[in-house]
Amino acid sequence: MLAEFRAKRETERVRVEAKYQVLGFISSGTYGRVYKAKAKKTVKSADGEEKELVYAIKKFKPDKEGDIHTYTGISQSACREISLCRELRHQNIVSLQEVLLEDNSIHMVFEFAEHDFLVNNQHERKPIPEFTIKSFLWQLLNGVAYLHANWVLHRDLKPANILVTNDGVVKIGDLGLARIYERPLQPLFNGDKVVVTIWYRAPELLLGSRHYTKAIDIWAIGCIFAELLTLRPIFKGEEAKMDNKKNVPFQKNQLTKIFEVLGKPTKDQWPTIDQQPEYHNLSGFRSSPNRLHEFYQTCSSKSDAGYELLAAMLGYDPIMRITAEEALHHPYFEEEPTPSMDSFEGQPYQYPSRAVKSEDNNMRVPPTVPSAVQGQAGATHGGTRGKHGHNGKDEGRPPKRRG
Ligand SMILES: Nc1ncnc2c1ncn2[C@@H]1O[C@H](COP(=O)(O)OP(=O)(O)OP(=O)(O)O)[C@@H](O)[C@H]1O
Repeated sequence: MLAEFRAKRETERVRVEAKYQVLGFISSGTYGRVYKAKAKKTVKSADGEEKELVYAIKKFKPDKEGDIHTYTGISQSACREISLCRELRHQNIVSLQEVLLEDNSIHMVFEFAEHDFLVNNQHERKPIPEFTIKSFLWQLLNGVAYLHANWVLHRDLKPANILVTNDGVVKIGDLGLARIYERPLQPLFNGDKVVVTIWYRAPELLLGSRHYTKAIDIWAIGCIFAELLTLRPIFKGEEAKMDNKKNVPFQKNQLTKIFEVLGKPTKDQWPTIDQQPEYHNLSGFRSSPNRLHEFYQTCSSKSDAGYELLAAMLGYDPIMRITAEEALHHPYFEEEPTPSMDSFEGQPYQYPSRAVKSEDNNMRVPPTVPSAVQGQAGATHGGTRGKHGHNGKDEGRPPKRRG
């Protein structure tokens, strides 16, 4: 009886490939693989033309036991991402079209975004126009202000997770680590070792803070802003790995990279620094001056207001760090060129498009090229804005966060 019922449900269920034609493979992430696909049904645009709708389908990995795939439920990350994506609606948050279950795998169907902020691995490090950077930053802050107003922390903001559509609209993606928090602040550390890719990790987390706040997302945005201005990660440290006893290591190298630019933090800058669990480890560092201004001279922007905003986002004390809402009203955004919802508007600059491996268009078969080099091979479905895909060099991507 149950078998019959199951078989009936199986035939009633919409098959992914009945609705979507996979155009190619985009990327493997921690939780699964992402494909570019188009809906088999076209829609009519206002002027009566047939329009194709393009999507990104994220196929979550099924749980694995040895070589046998077993279905033991939906992973916590998939659950979080689905529930948050369904409730959050904002122009700067990637929108979820639908969720399909097939072959014991969740398939999340998102609107497709042709670009992302991952620009540090471009061949030609051609500066991005200030108008585009400012529009990117404003829209990113706009999306994060919405998340924060709804008591959601993103917790994994990094260039690869910030998507941009062909129309220059920023879409914050990968809400798999996002988490709703409440007042009073809950410790978000226990059982949740995974917290923000190291290059974008805030100093309070590096110093062992267990309570974390919206300020962590703002630090990451500061790092991303600096990266857009120089096309290089500002604090490119190496993550110390956990030992066999699962002791959380002190992230000395990452803090060294931060102190080289911002100087060793003082009690004046961060009055409660001595309450950080790893504070004692700071005695091993010599005091050093703040060189952010010198760093800013090497950036593509010459705006003083831009420097002030960057400094406010990279403030050591999380309590004093600027909020997303305050940052949106910063004088930098009132100065010419003012930001727009189309970050590419009137720009001759060809922003790089993401690479899509069109020969890997079977979602049931893993792609042929390891994920580290995936961007180098295959045809690119370039948009009208960009002709070249990311070169996919591993150097531009930070080490993967721990799952
Ligand atoms: N809507 C989209 N449109 C186009 N590409 C997308 C979209 N969503 C995700 N991607 C691409 O797929 C990659 C992986 O997606 P995502 O970050 O959601 O997965 P993940 O498993 O959490 O990956 P990671 O471990 O790298 O964070 C992204 O970095 C991006 O390049």
